[in-house]
Amino acid sequence: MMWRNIAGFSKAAAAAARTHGSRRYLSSAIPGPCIVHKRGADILHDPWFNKDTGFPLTERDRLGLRGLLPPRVISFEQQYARFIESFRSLERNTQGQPDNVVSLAKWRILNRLHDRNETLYYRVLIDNIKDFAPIIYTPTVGLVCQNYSGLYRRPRGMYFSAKDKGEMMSMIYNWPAHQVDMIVITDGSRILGLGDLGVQGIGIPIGKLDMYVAAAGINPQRVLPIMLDVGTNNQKLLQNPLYLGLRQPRLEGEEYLEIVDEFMEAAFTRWPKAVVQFEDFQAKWAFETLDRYRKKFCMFNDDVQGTAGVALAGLLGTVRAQGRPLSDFVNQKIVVVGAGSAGLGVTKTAVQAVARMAGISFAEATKNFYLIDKDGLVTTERSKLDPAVVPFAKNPAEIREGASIVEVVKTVRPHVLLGLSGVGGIFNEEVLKAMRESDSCKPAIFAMSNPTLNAECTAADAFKHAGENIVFGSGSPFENVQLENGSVGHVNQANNMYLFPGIGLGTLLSGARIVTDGMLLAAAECIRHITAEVGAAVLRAAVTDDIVEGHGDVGPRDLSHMSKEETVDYITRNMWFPIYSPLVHEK
Ligand SMILES: NC(=O)c1ccc[n+]([C@@H]2O[C@H](COP(=O)([O-])OP(=O)(O)OC[C@H]3O[C@@H](n4cnc5c(N)ncnc54)[C@H](O)[C@@H]3O)[C@@H](O)[C@H]2O)c1
Ligand SMILES: O=C(O)C[C@H](O)C(=O)O
Ligand SMILES: [Mg+2]
Repeated sequence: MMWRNIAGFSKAAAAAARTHGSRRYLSSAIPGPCIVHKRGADILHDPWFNKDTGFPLTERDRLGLRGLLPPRVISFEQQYARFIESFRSLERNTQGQPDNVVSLAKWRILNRLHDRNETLYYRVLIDNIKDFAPIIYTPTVGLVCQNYSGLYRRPRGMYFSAKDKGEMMSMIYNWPAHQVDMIVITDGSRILGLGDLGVQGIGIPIGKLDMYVAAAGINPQRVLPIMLDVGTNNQKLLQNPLYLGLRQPRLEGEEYLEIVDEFMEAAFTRWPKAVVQFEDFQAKWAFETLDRYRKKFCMFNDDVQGTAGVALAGLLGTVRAQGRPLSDFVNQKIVVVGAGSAGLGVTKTAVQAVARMAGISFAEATKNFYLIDKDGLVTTERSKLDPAVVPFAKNPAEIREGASIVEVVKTVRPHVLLGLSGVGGIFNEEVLKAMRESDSCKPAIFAMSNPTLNAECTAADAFKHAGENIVFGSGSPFENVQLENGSVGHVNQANNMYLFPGIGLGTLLSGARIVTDGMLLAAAECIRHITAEVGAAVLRAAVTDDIVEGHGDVGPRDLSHMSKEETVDYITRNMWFPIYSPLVHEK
């Protein structure tokens, strides 16, 4: 099986190499010679260039490696097979141990490869993405962040702390890569549903960028995970002697914004064409920074905007699953539990879609939406209403202020119950049973909070209590459920990982100055296709919005004259693919 895979990849690589040979466009993904400015042992210690025992003898001579490695040359295929075998043997040896122990052991073995040989790492990741995504991404990445100070061995990415104020413009030049395309940044203040994890949140940008490389073919030498350490309010971390971040409370207000401003200026001064993804910022800063930077820099917030696209795609898919025309979306009653960065982003985008489809105003389109936060249903009666939720606040005459989830479900009989609350198990038996009375023939339950323990309900409970005919989606992966009627209850993964790689890729290759709503909408509308198609849709929307400046030697005119097929082709040919390139030394 694996060998078939490898053979398939070799063929794909050969085909890619042939295509790249005749390419008209960019240089970033050419699997031709790679210039390296190091020699000898320095190369072996650099995961970007290291091939371990895979260095051919001629290359060992050229790069001063002769004698630094055992004499036998091991092929890429053999290295690959050896890694997979050690992974499988780890699986066998940890059988019966607690899930957390097994997950962390799997993460460690992958992380060691990541730190040693990125080409091999990304190949095994791409080849086995279904098995490995839950380890390097959600849910295990959450566990990794919780234990990061203890797991830490080698640095990855860059750390900018409150103590670096005034230094960032020079610090950014410490990063060894001349070009950076994608940056994912967090301040660690809301890591998945796990709260404030301070500097330990760096695991999230690392995991997200792994998905960029694996799914969007971004060159791993051009990605940069960033931790903005402005302190933490997590008392347990502050008291932990091994905690690796600043031991001070989080900066607030202007002091906080000055740090983010300085980083953004520094990053875009060095890499004016980079795309910056904001990730896992607490809601107030997620919205504030999006507002502050979206017209000035090429950036987006994945939790607000990426999640909205994925959820919208899920909501539209639900209408299709009901066997109804898409236009019926405007009649769906949707209860959203969680009014934070993700819940509000989803609600706003879905309301916009209804307004567009029905040709009505935004305010009119909010009629079928019900927003619930930690204090229950949001109505106009609430004192101190957050301005961001005002448009969705219901009239208390319809349902009382602060009504519980079960009350709202029983009264509204919604078509969709969507959770982005971060509270595990909040869709309890009573709530799920109430969904049986939904007005839909196929009610949808989306438990989108991460990681697994924070999901609003499990897949098994959803099918058991809400009925076997539901549509189920979750942010973290669950196994499909064997139903009593003999069929299978399918689990759809509703996670922004299906969208952000395409948004970043299309934005990058269009050279767009900013990320527009049109580009985000285009991404949401073609989520069923592969990332290259998402990237192409985003790029074409950037052309429509007339904001492209081109990328490398492809100018804005070239981009605007490409047909849809040519755009997909252009995107595909610019996706990095992990094969060993001949290394050529240059001083
Ligand atoms: N699946 C995905 O792609 C995806 C994307 C983004 C966020 N998420 C998940 O969504 C969750 C929330 O993220 P966020 O950024 O919006 O967080 P947030 O802190 O900004 O918002 C959380 C919201 O949940 C509400 N809430 C808290 N307790 C509640 C309760 N008992 N009942 C009802 N509402 C309650 C809060 O009032 C707040 O409005 C996290 O678990 C995150 O992992 C998933
Ligand atoms: O990271 C994820 O798995 C999705 C999302 O960005 C989240 O914050 O939960
Ligand atoms: Mg996130």
